[in-house]
Amino acid sequence: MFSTHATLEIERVREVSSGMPHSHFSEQPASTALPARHRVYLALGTNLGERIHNLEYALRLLREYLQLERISSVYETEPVGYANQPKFLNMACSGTTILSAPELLQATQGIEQTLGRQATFRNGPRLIDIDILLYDQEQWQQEGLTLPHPRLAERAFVLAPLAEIAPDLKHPALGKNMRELLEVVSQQGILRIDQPVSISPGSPTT
Ligand SMILES: Nc1ncnc2c1ncn2[C@@H]1O[C@H](COP(=O)(O)OP(=O)(O)OP(=O)(O)O)[C@@H](O)[C@H]1O
Ligand SMILES: Nc1nc2c(c(=O)[nH]1)N=C(CO)CN2
Repeated sequence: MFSTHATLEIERVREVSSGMPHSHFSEQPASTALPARHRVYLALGTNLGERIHNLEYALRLLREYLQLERISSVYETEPVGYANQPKFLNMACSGTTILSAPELLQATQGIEQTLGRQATFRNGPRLIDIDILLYDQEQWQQEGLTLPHPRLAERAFVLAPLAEIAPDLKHPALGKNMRELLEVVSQQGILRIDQPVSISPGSPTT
C-alpha cells in the first residue's frame, strides 16, 4: 500500500505460487505460464492546473498498467528549454509491467489525453507529460519511441527524482549509473519539496 509520503511508497510484486510441487511445474500447459514482467522507469512532469493533483491522477491511472514499485519525491523545477512558463513539478516512478514498450507508450499517451493534455509546442507548458525513461535495459529506436529516453542524461529535472529511487541503475548505453549522471549536470533550479502525493481515488481538476 502507499504511504502518504511519496518517498515511502512501496508496493510489493505479488509472488504467485502454482501450489504444485516444483517437479510438476514444468508439466503445466504452456497457457498457464505467467507473462514476463518488465521493469520500467517513468518521468512525470506538469506545470499547468493543480500540479500535485495532476501527478496523483496520472499515478492512479498508471497503476492500471504497472505494478508500481517506487515513487520519488516531488521536485519543483525551473522550466528548461522555454523559460517563459510556470515552474514544473517533476517526479519519477518505477514499476513492472507485462506490456511491450510500444503498448506502454500507447498507455501513457492515453493517460495524457485523459488528463486533458493539449498539444502545445516543444518544451512548452503542459498539464502532464509522461516519458518512458527505461524499459528493462532495452535500447530501442523506432518511429515514435526511443529507449532509453534520449534526453534523460541531460535533464536534472529527470535525473534528480530518478537517482533518488534508483541511484545504482545503469544507463544501458552510457554505462554510468543515475547517481553518476546526476553528478555531472547542474542541479540549479531543482528543489525537492515536502509535498506528499496521495493516490487515493479522485478526479482531475482541469
Ligand atoms: N521514451 C519515450 N517516452 C515518451 N515519448 C517518447 C519516447 N521516445 C520517443 N517519444 C516520442 O516523443 C514524442 C513527443 O513527446 P512529447 O510531446 O512528450 O515531447 P516533449 O515532452 O515536448 O519533449 P520531450 O520528449 O523532450 O520530453 C511522443 O509523441 C513520442 O512518440
Ligand atoms: N523543469 C522542466 N522543464 C521542462 C520539462 C519538465 O518536465 N520540467 N519538460 C519539458 C518538455 O518535456 C521541457 N522543459
